[in-house]
Amino acid sequence: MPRYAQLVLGPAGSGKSTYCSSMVKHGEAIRRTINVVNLDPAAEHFDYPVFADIRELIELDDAMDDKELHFGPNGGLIFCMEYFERNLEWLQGQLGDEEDDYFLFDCPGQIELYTHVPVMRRLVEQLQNWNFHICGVFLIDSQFCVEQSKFLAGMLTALSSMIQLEIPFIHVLSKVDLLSKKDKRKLQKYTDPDVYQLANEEDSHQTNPKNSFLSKYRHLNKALANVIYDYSLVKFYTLDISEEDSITDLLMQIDLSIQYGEDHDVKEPREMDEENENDDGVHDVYNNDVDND
Ligand SMILES: Nc1nc2c(ncn2[C@@H]2O[C@H](COP(=O)(O)OP(=O)(O)OP(=O)(O)O)[C@@H](O)[C@H]2O)c(=O)[nH]1
Ligand SMILES: [Mg+2]
Repeated sequence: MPRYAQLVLGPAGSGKSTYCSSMVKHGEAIRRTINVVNLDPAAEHFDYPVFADIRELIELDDAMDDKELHFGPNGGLIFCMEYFERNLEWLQGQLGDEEDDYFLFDCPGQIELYTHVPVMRRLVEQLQNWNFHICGVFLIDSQFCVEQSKFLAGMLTALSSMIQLEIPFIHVLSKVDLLSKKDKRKLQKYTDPDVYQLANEEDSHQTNPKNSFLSKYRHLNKALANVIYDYSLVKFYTLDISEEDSITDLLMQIDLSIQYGEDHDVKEPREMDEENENDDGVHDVYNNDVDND
């Protein structure tokens, strides 16, 4: 049986670590073990139990304090991740080899790690060699996406990671609990598959008629929206961590993308009844309701 992994990606502060912590808590509620691996050498605080921690291999301070290397925070991070890439057997030892295990990898936020440096791609290839089904979960802070041009810019960032990694991607607009009702309504159009409509909308901050670049930008936005629409490249899901249903729905989409649960035994109705009698009412929706049609 395979193992399963989510690479939790996204810009700095987009909510990756909070997402991991919410998924672990949700897993506890539905009696499902979800382990989190910290891959951020600069991380300092965790709200989730850390299954494995890159800082045991290398920490950002190791690179920045080195008298010969003289790295700043960004160069130091790249150095740490390249060191990690050369020592992936460390990760293999940490992950063990239990079938059916489910991991979240809480990744650093620096975008160059996904677009310029091959470390994440190498990680993906190695995880696939270790029999993992992997999906990228790309978070973007929904507060920055209420305006159309920012949403498109966020989408392009997500797209560049997707092109590099070549794995299924789920795109998530995070922190929806922080939005006003009006902004939540605005956001609905982005989760609608018809991104095309965005191309014809005016952006609220692009209203200066004297701005000679305006029409060029409009054309660019329109062209980008068309590409994304024509190739069905990106679909966004929203995440409101204060709503259990929102987490359930998102996890279900992710599980579908990595085929989690498909190899689980289909239980006979009598078996399920017996199990439910011994249980306090909470059950694993995927394990018990597997539909192998
Ligand atoms: N209200 C609310 N706050 C959130 C949510 N997600 C994250 N935050 C807050 O946003 C800030 C950044 O969240 P993190 O989870 O640390 O973000 P991150 O992407 O892991 O950040 P880096 O690891 O630094 O790239 C923290 O103050 C969180 O408490 C959310 O869904 N709702
Ligand atoms: Mg984090």
